[in-house]
Amino acid sequence: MTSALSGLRERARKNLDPVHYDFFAGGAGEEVALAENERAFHALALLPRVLRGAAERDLRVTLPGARASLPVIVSPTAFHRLAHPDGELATARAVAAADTVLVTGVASTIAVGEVTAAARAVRDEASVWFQLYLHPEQDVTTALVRRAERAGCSALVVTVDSPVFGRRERDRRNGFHDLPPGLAAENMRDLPGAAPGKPLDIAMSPALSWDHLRRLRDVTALPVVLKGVLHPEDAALAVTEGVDALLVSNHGGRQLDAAPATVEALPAVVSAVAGRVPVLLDGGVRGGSDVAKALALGATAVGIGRPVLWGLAAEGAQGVRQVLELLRAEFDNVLALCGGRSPADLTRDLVVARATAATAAWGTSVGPQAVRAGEGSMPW
Ligand SMILES: Cc1cc2nc3c(=O)[nH]c(=O)nc-3n(C[C@H](O)[C@H](O)[C@H](O)COP(=O)(O)O)c2cc1C
Ligand SMILES: CCCCC(=O)C(=O)O
Repeated sequence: MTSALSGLRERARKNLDPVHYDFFAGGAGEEVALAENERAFHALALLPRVLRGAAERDLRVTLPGARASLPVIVSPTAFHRLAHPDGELATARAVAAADTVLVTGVASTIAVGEVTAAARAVRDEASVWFQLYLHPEQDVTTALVRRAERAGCSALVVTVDSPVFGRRERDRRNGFHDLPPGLAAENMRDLPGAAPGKPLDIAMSPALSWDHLRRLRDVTALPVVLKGVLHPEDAALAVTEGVDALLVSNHGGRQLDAAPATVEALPAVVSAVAGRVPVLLDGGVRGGSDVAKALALGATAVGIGRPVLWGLAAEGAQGVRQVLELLRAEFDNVLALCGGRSPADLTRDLVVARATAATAAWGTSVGPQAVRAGEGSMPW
């Protein structure tokens, strides 16, 4: 993590109630997956190409229901008003100003219609996607989808890595179970089964199956992005089921602590999908070279979770904007250093396992860990 980003995180830590800081920063279990997401990026090196004439660079990418000015979007994170009084409104303004996609979540402390309005006030064609969990009762899911459609969201992000809630030790230790008075999951109000004036609980259900996803697709024409896929067989199934994109994610290490680092799971998913739909990734992206590595391994774009929360808690909308502009500048710099003009120039042969980077550059093979440049074979 560069000092600019860790500086924002430290300022966020100072501004936040320590219990809320822990909620944002923490992961499940022993926080192995949380740490692995970042470690795995460091374990990869980029093998740059030279003299490729990359004076003019274009960072834009096309995604379902959206275009983004850089291949970095904002992943859904819960309860932004714990980070800043303006909450998701501040986030929406900053993300729209940076001209990328905001994935606003069902666990938002501002209703989705107000979030999209704040984004559109900054940029007419701002792209906002809506993240939801499938509820076992179809009428609740349908009501949430209608809310997102009315708000003008251009895709649905369905999170499927949460059949049950991860065991978050920090939250247990801190006794953090409820939002403070005055804050609520605003999108959960006035749903079928909700008591008047009281939001419904966000359900996480181990009973969900592909049938529930089919039922969702029956009630909406919005593109569907499936979030939290790690197994290549699930990726292949999802494509067969007609999803419009996949987001490789381990929920920022907050669900299955034994899950692999996302950048390590990415190549097999990309291979299973075989170019049929875009593949996105989130988890541990902290700098421009992480973005470049994920793209070289086949991601169309990456999402960031915690860095946005650090920017928001440090400085509100300004801080979120700073995080996105930092990533834009860093990614552009890395792209140029790799001799690339656009994200498409980042190909798989540019990524090598760090321990063997020198071996790869020499084109020699010494043992099972060797990766030869150009062959695209990965050591995992
Ligand atoms: C505080 C926090 C809340 C989150 N809430 C949600 C959520 O409501 N829905 C969801 O699909 N993912 C949620 N996530 C996961 C993020 O969408 C994303 O997968 C993860 O944060 C990416 O990893 P990173 O934080 O290392 O960038 C949350 C993550 C954090 C840190
Ligand atoms: C019920 C809110 C879910 C938030 C979430 O997904 C997370 O904290 O990781």
